[in-house]
Amino acid sequence: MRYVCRAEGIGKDYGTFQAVRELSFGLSPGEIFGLLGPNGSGKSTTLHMLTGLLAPSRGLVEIHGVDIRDKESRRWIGFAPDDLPLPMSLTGWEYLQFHHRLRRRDDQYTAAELGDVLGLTKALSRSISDYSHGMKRKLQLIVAVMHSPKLLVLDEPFRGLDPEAAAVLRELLTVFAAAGGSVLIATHDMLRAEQDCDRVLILHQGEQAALGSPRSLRESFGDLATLEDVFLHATHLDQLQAQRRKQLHAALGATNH
Ligand SMILES: Nc1ncnc2c1ncn2[C@@H]1O[C@H](COP(=O)(O)OP(=O)(O)OP(=O)(O)O)[C@@H](O)[C@H]1O
Repeated sequence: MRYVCRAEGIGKDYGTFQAVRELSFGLSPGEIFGLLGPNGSGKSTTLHMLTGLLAPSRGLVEIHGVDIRDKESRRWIGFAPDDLPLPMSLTGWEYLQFHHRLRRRDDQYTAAELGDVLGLTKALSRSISDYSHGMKRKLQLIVAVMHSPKLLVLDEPFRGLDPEAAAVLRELLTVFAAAGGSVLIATHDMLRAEQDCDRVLILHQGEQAALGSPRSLRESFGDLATLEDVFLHATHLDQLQAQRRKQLHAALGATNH
């Protein structure tokens, strides 16, 4: 089967530090895939390798069968990063126009439809400098999806969205995947990952700590109740939590008496 996105033994070194060691996985058409991990575990580094923004130190990435080093692969990718600075002097529409020109495509119709669905239509004619955090996220989402990519890569997509916008985003992801696209989401939101993702990869210090469907992982880690429990166990944070709880009891208990 042809994967929409395939990573084979990818890793990244920053100097002598191995930020990501050796990851191999593939995203099937229609799959929503979560990339989870504590702060500094290598999620952003992995996303940047998969989207061609960062060259891996080793291994291979293919998008829709095309090597990521071939710029042709980029047209299959839509990426909404967590922290991309937006040009504050442009209106939303001007920013979208900029991307139409960059891609040599005219996706105005899709952009307008998405703007409508996300409740951003009025704001698109206003300067981005007036946008709230959530409005900026919505604009980034339109840019990521309007050219009909095969792979949608989203870094913390639900952060800063109100409940209505979050529900629209979930619907968008479902429709995108049902049409045969693959979605890769990096997130700290365990509940969303458990509910929305077909499979998740949990990173710990740049290595794969677990890979599978939330349900299969709960079972394989000893019938744990939630994906968050699996996450804490796979990344050894449960031991740390127990130790911290003891320290807090010792510290606060001692001052309270
Ligand atoms: N440009 C860089 N130079 C050196 N080290 C880096 C660089 N970028 C990231 N790192 C290190 O690589 C490791 C992985 O970082 P990365 O940003 O990929 O983690 P993350 O899982 O996305 O973290 P977070 O959840 O905090 O966003 C960290 O130890 C980080 O300090």
